[in-house]
Amino acid sequence: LTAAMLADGSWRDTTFKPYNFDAEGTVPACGVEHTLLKVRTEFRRVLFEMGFAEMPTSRFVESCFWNFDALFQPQSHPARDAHDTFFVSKPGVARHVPEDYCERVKTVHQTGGYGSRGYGTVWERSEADKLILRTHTTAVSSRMLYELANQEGGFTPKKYFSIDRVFRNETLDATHLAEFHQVEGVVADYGLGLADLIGTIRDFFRRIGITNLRFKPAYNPYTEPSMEVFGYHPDLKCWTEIGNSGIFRPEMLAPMGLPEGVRVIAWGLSLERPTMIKYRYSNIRDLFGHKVQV
Ligand SMILES: COC[C@@H]1[C@H](c2ccc(C#Cc3ccccc3)cc2)[C@@H]2CN(C(=O)Nc3ccc(OC4CC4)cc3)C[C@@H](O)[C@@H](O)CN12
Repeated sequence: LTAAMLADGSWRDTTFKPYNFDAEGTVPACGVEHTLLKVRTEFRRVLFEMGFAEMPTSRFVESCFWNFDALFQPQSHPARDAHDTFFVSKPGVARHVPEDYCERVKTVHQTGGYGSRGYGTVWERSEADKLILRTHTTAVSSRMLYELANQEGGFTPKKYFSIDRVFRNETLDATHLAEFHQVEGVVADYGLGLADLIGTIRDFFRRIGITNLRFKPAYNPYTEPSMEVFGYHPDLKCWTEIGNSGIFRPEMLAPMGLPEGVRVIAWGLSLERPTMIKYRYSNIRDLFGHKVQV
């Protein structure tokens, strides 16, 4: 069908083949994947190849219970203040937390158990029920580990990962926004130790181009031991911090109902930092908005 046929009316005597409504459309010759999402795609491929399953990360609004208390992060911890965390006013409180599990978390915070002395402070349910924008995807890991411990048929070993947005009430600067994408890997199995954590981290970073690693003791409220990970970055040609890691504490795992002997190792990094290095962004704001170079 052409403009000429429409003009001279010859379309009336022409037989056209029927429309094929099942035919695929032609790929539009415009638009490209955002650089951040290119790196996310690469990291997802690597983690799938390593046998990790992706966690559901669409819940941006989270209760302090899953984001902090379930991780044995004390209610007095500064990260739980409004200057570090975004609090949600409506709805005011979390809808559902498993009551029996909540009681075990309260006990381990107040008086310990499982070989721990706890924090010896009063644990307030009202604090745990507050709603925030999740500060790390470890909030998703805590939910998934609780489900793994209480699934039909009992615990089975599992490898999970998450890559999604997290929110922190940060001072904005050239390398920090109030949100970033956290990448987190978690392995739950019997008898895991530091060697398994180091080996898994080495395997992951080798697959994304960093083979020369150093591990430095660190501290996280929810992991013991904890390690900062440094890598000799082939593009930067220098040592740079490439992530953090640790073994989740018994005070976090035991109240969930995970069987004796189950250990959970985990590590995390961001998406923005490797993307900025790979695509030579000097300012994190150039990663977003209309000036994105792709
Ligand atoms: C508030 O800042 C948090 C963020 C982000 C981060 C830090 C820790 C975790 C974690 C964790 C964790 C620990 C224990 C158990 C579970 C999760 C996750 C993200 C990066 C972590 N960092 C980071 O990504 N650095 C990085 C990663 C990769 C890279 O190149 C790729 C290999 C090719 C280059 C750099 C280190 C720094 O950038 C750091 O200054 C910024 N960190």
